[in-house]
Amino acid sequence: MISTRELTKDFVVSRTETVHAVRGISLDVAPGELVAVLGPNGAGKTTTLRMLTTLIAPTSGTATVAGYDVRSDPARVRRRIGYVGQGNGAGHSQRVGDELLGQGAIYGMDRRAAKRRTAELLENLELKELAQRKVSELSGGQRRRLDVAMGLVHAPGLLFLDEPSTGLDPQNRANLWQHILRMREQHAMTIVLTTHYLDEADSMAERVVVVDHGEVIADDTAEVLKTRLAGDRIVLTVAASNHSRIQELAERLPGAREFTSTGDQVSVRVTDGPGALPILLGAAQQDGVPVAAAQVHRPTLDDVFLNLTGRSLREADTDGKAAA
Ligand SMILES: Nc1ncnc2c1ncn2[C@@H]1O[C@H](COP(=O)(O)OP(=O)(O)OP(=O)(O)O)[C@@H](O)[C@H]1O
Repeated sequence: MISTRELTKDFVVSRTETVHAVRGISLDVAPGELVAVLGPNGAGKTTTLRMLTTLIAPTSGTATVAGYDVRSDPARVRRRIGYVGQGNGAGHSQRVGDELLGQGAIYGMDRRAAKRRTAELLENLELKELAQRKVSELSGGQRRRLDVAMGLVHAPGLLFLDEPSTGLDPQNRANLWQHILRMREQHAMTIVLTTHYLDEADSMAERVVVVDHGEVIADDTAEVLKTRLAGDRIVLTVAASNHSRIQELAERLPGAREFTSTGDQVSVRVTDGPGALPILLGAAQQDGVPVAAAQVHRPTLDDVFLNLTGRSLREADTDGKAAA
């Protein structure tokens, strides 16, 4: 569905400054996949999406989207994709239903087909009751659902969503996701989205592409990324006087690293937490070291990013700037 090779985008800001926003992204997305592109502010996610949706031209490299080259066949690409950007696409004074019909007309749909599709989207995205409302009167969550509906009017096989749930409260986020996933099931859509929400990428996407400084630094399922690049954390509650002994025992575990000790807790990261815990507890018992409590924590995608870059995704903020 998508195939890019060494895609780059430079923004020439001034005579002395060029922003290397995307630095050679090669990516393949198969039909039906749901891929989340994750990365800190300024990593190049939006720029990549804007190239794939033909809104801006790549500086170099190639990209085929829905069967057509973004550079030589942008109109054909656009007809086959839906794009929901970060800003609101809908006009403020228009009514919700009219806005969707108008969008259908833009895509060259005849009035009957546009009406049918509008009715279906209003129903599916829980906008039916709001069809006569002005766009400016909608709440944030309703507005975002309208944005998604706008991207789906022409029934694209491939949908790009740029931070679909940013700014929504947890309930509206969950609600929007429910709608997106249902639409995807009904229409066998391929979805590529960018998000800041690690939990969202973790639970919704079948594949996570981590981007940093304009490059792909990891690409796999969330589970594989977490197991391969982060590992589990074992936390034991042990008297402070025994921390160094526990550390010695923990260091023998496969993949043991990142030993920390605070208060009455010691923690160590290992490759396989559930497998390593009984070994560690057995060793502690043999040494006569009492353990009051034990936990195994699965890693998060933030742990994956931290392991790859040494920075936390929550704090990382890059700007990709470099001298021309
Ligand atoms: N039109 C532009 N002119 C100059 N620089 C730009 C332009 N658009 C983006 N950039 C820069 O390119 C880099 C990548 O930006 P981009 O918006 O793609 O990042 P992002 O990963 O989507 O970030 P965010 O998560 O904040 O949306 C940033 O340094 C940004 O400032």
